[in-house]
Amino acid sequence: MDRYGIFVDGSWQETGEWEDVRNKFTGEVLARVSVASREDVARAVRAARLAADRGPLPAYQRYEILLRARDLLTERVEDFARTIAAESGKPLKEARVEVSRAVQTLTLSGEEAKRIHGEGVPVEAAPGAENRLAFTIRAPVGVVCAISPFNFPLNLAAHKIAPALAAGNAVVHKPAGTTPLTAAKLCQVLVDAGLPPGYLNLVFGPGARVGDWLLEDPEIDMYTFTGSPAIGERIKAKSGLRRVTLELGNNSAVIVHKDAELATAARLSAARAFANAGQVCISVQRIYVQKDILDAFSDELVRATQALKVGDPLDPGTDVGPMISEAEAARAEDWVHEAVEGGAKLLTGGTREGPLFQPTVLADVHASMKVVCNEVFAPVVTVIRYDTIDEAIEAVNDSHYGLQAGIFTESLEVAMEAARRIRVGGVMVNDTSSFRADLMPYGGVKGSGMGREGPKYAVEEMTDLKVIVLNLKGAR
Ligand SMILES: NC(=O)C1=CN([C@@H]2O[C@H](COP(=O)(O)OP(=O)(O)OC[C@H]3O[C@@H](n4cnc5c(N)ncnc54)[C@H](O)[C@@H]3O)[C@@H](O)[C@H]2O)C=CC1
Ligand SMILES: O=C(O)[C@H](O)CS(=O)(=O)O
Repeated sequence: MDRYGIFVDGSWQETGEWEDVRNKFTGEVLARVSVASREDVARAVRAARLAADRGPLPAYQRYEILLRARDLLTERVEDFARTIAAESGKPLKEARVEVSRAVQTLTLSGEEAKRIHGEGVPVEAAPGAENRLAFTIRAPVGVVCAISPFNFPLNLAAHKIAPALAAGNAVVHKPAGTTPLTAAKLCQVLVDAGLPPGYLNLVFGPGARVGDWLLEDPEIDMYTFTGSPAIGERIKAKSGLRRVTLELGNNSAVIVHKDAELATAARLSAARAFANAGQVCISVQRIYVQKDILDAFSDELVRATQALKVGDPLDPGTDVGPMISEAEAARAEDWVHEAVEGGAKLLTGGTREGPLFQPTVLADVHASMKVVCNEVFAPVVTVIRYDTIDEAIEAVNDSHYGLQAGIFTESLEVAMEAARRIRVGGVMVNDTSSFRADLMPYGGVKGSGMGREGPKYAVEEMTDLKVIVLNLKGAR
C-alpha cells in the first residue's frame, strides 16, 4: 500500500496519523496519506517563510525548474491520468486532457518567470522632480498558501503553485482531502525538477482543521483558493489585509438564440454540462433557448445526453463517471426531486446508483429552484424558454454568481449586446460557458470570487509593485 507523508522543507515526513484515499467508483483504498498536525502546519509555513526570506531564486532558475517539471510531467502523463481518474472519479479520457492542460500551465508559468518586470516612470515630468529618475520593479509577495479543490486536482493546483514559484514566492499547498495523491505526485515532479527545499511544502488533512490552521498563520502573505463560496468567504474573512485570489462557484448560463447553429449548440451543451459529472464550476447548468427553437433544441440535447456512457472512470469509453461521493450524488438527486415536485419536467436521467448520477435534463423549471439558482455541481442541466434577447440577458444576470457565460448566435450585434451586458468574468461567443484556455484571464465577479488566474495574471496577483526613485543631484 503506497503511503505519502507531508512534504516539509525538502523531505517527505510521516506524521503518524493516516487518512485512506479511495477509488471513487469502487471504494477500494488506493493509498494512505499523512494527516498534518497543528505543529506540522506551523513547520511547513515556517519552512516557506525562511525560503521566502532568503530571497527569490534567480528568474532563469525558476524558468528552468518549471520547464523541467513540464518535461517530467509529460513523461508521466499516464500515471497522473490514472491517479486523477481513480481518486477523483474523472473519466480517464478527461483526466488525460487535464494532464495536457497542466503541461500548458507549467510551460506558461515558466515563460512568465522570464517576463516579470516593472517600467520606467517619467517622474522628471513632475514639477520640482527634474533631477530624479524613477522606475518600478515587481517583488514576490513572499509566502503563498495554495488551497485547491477535488475536481481538477492537478491543473488547479498547478495554476496556483507554478505562477507562485515563477514569481519568486515560496508555497504551502493544501489539496482537497479527497484527492491528495495527485498533489503528492505534482510535488515530487517539482522536486525532481530541482526545486530547492522550502519553496514548496505540502500538507494533507481535513479542510476544517488543517485549512483553518493555515488561515490562522500570520506568516502567510497571500491565499490563493479555488472551491466553494462558503470556504472562499471564510478565507476572505480570515485573511485580514493579506491578498487573496478566490475562484468560487457558478451556475453557468448559455443562451441559444433563434439564429444559432442548433445541432452544434446542443452537442457542445451536452458535452460541457456532463463533463466531470458536472463538477466543473463553469459547467453548463442553465440553457436559455429562444422559444421558436426550443423543442428542436431540447430533442437534440436529450439525444446527445442519452448517448453518453456512464460508468467506471478508468474505462476509456466512459463519458460520465461517479460524483466525488455518494452523499453529493444524493444531494443532486434531492435537488432534482425538488424541481420535479415544483412542476419541472424530467426529459431524461434523474436516477442514481451509489455515486453514479445519470445525466439529467430538466425543462419547465423556475428561477427559484435549487437546480437553477444554486450551483448544482452535478450532471444536471436545465432548459429555459425565452422570447427576446433582453429577457434572456436579464435572466442570465439574475444570479448570485458571475464566472463565465456562453451565447450561440450568428448575429454580431446580439453577441456583443450580450457580451457587454452579462455580468461575468468571461463571455464565450458561439461556445458554452465552459470554454477555457489556460493562458486566458480566468475569474469571476459577484459571488464567483475575485482576482484572476491564468499564469500571466496570477503572477501579477502574486507580486507587489514597488517604485524606486533616485535623486540624482542630491537634496537641494
Ligand atoms: N470556481 C472554481 O473554479 C471552482 C469552484 N468549486 C467549488 O467548490 C465546491 C466543490 O469543491 P470542493 O473541493 O469540495 O470545495 P471546498 O470548498 O469544500 O474545498 C476546497 C478546498 O478548501 C479546503 N477547505 C475546506 N474547508 C476549509 C477551511 N475551513 N479553511 C481552509 N480550507 C478549507 C478543502 O480541503 C479543499 O482543499 C463546489 O461547490 C464548487 O462551488 C470547485 C472547483 C472549482
Ligand atoms: O474550477 C473549475 O472547475 C475549473 O477552473 C474549470 S477549468 O479550469 O477546467 O476550465
